[in-house]
Amino acid sequence: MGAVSTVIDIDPDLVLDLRDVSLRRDGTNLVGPLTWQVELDERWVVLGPNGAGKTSLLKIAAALEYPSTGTAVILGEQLGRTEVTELRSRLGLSSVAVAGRIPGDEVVQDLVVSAGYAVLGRWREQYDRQDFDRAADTLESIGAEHLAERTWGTLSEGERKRVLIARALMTDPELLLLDEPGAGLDLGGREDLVARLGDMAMDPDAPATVLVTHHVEEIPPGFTHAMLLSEGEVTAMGLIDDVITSENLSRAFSQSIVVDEIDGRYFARRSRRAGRHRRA
Ligand SMILES: Nc1ncnc2c1ncn2[C@@H]1O[C@H](COP(=O)(O)OP(=O)(O)OP(=O)(O)O)[C@@H](O)[C@H]1O
Repeated sequence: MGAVSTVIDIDPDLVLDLRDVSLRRDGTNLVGPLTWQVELDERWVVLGPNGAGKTSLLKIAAALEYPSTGTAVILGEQLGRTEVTELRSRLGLSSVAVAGRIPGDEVVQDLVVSAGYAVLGRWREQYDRQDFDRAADTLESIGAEHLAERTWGTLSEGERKRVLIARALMTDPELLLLDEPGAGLDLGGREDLVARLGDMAMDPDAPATVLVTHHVEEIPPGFTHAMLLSEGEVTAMGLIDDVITSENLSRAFSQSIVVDEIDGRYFARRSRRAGRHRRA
């Protein structure tokens, strides 16, 4: 457990308030130190190359890791000074780490309904009709209602991603954390997911959202803010149009990248003119 220290002022408008936060392992900073604040109505994308520290940052935001330095306030609760189990129940997390622990014979509707109890496997708890109705609603909201009776082991990659998002939404979270929800999807699956996440982004009742990705094409329309990470450090952060630019992406990915914006979506490619981009 990291050095969690001073009591700080809590701002009720912030779902995430990270100050000088870092995660260190074996004497190396995996991410940070960085300062990052997310407001209630914001939808953030965290983008960066492999190994940039995106998942490490998300682990702190999901209250799965304590920061090694700095202070982390999540939904008004300061890590190290709060009961994390209760805090985690207020967060919705969809990640490969969750997927890896799901047994192949788990039935989808049971997997979703059990999210309220933060367990995998319906048999451990009792649920009522309302729980299953809510599970059906969350599956429907992400276009996966037809999968309710299927077992996890029989689902395609794209179907699994949707079911995991439905599970993350089941508890009506105040903060939704999506770690690479588009990874492994084919073009149709990605476009469908992006459209559905775009609809959620536009919904004022939807929770504050942080989406981690490698690809600008996976940023849903309606996302408001972005952070670029490279080698554990923030290279750009702020309003999405100011951050997702050719210059900033070139710096973050150490290549000459050209990015276009079309109808609220971003598309990136390597510039034909230049070779490797020189970092400042
Ligand atoms: N427990 C650990 N101990 C040591 N190093 C680690 C540990 N976990 C992650 N790392 C390293 O920290 C760096 C950041 O990892 P992280 O998974 O946060 O990056 P990422 O941006 O999510 O990467 P990717 O896009 O490849 O998933 C990587 O170099 C990784 O090898």
